[in-house]
Amino acid sequence: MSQNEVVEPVIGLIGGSGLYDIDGLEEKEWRTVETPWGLPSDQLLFGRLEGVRCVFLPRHGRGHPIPPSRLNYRANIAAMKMSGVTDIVSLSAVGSLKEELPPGHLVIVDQFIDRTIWREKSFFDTGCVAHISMADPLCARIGDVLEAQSNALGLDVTRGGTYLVMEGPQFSTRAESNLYRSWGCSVIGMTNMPEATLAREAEICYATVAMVTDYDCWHEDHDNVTVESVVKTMQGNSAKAKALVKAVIPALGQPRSLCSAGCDRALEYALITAPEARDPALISKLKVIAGRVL
Ligand SMILES: CSC[C@H]1O[C@H](OP(=O)(O)O)[C@H](O)[C@@H]1O
Ligand SMILES: Nc1ncnc2[nH]cnc12
Repeated sequence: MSQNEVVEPVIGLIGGSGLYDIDGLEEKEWRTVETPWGLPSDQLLFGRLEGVRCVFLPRHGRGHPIPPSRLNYRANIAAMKMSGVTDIVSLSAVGSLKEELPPGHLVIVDQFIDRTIWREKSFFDTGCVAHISMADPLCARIGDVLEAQSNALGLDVTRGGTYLVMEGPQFSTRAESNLYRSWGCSVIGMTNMPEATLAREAEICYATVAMVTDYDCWHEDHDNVTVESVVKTMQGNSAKAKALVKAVIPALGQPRSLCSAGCDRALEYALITAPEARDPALISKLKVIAGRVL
């Protein structure tokens, strides 16, 4: 990879609860992509928006059959990588943990606290060990574009905030919700980890637009979160999310140099297993996501 390299971005969109399709794509085609880690949540929707190549994946599958703990996060990210995706925008429904982030508000997340316990969190394993940096887990370059486009559209948006990732599928107890508030978290959801970690391992830039749908269960003046309230708020907000996607894709899709945040070089110094100690079967799987450094 040279500093003068020109990247022709391919934009990946991962749609969460309430976002199972993307409007306005041209040359649309749903295609099955099989990965060394199995099948992703659904077929991927390939298309172009203002000439920019995009790939959309409904995170839970069309019709929402897959719960957060059963998502094949590795297959979802590997399918994006195998489709040439360079930049992912994750669109996620979240609960608010702060008074000043009401339903309808957008948060461009910049940190995670990962409380998930049941998920496969790495492409790497015995036979090829890698330790990437997650100090800044989201791509600030994409964050800048999301912030600028949200402001241009007049959306209520906050730049920065910590997303607490819980295992689910049950919503939090009130004690948990208050604990996460005391930690200073901004929003709560169930899906963005290990999605973000795996994108970083695959050297794909990744950023999240968290769409606030409820006040979880801590707010005395608001009802406790239910699926009904999440879906209702998302229906009211899907036009905003779609307008943002339409603005962000052409802005992100222009030819550019390497990522200024360095996400596309995340594996540069991450591998520790000596070549002679590597497992050939694992290496052959890893080629699709880490071929650049293997
Ligand atoms: C339907 S409410 C809970 C559900 O919504 C969020 O999903 P996503 O991040 O895919 O929008 C949350 O994380 C839960 O999976
Ligand atoms: N309150 C909440 N907790 C977890 N995930 C959510 N997704 C939307 N609202 C949520």
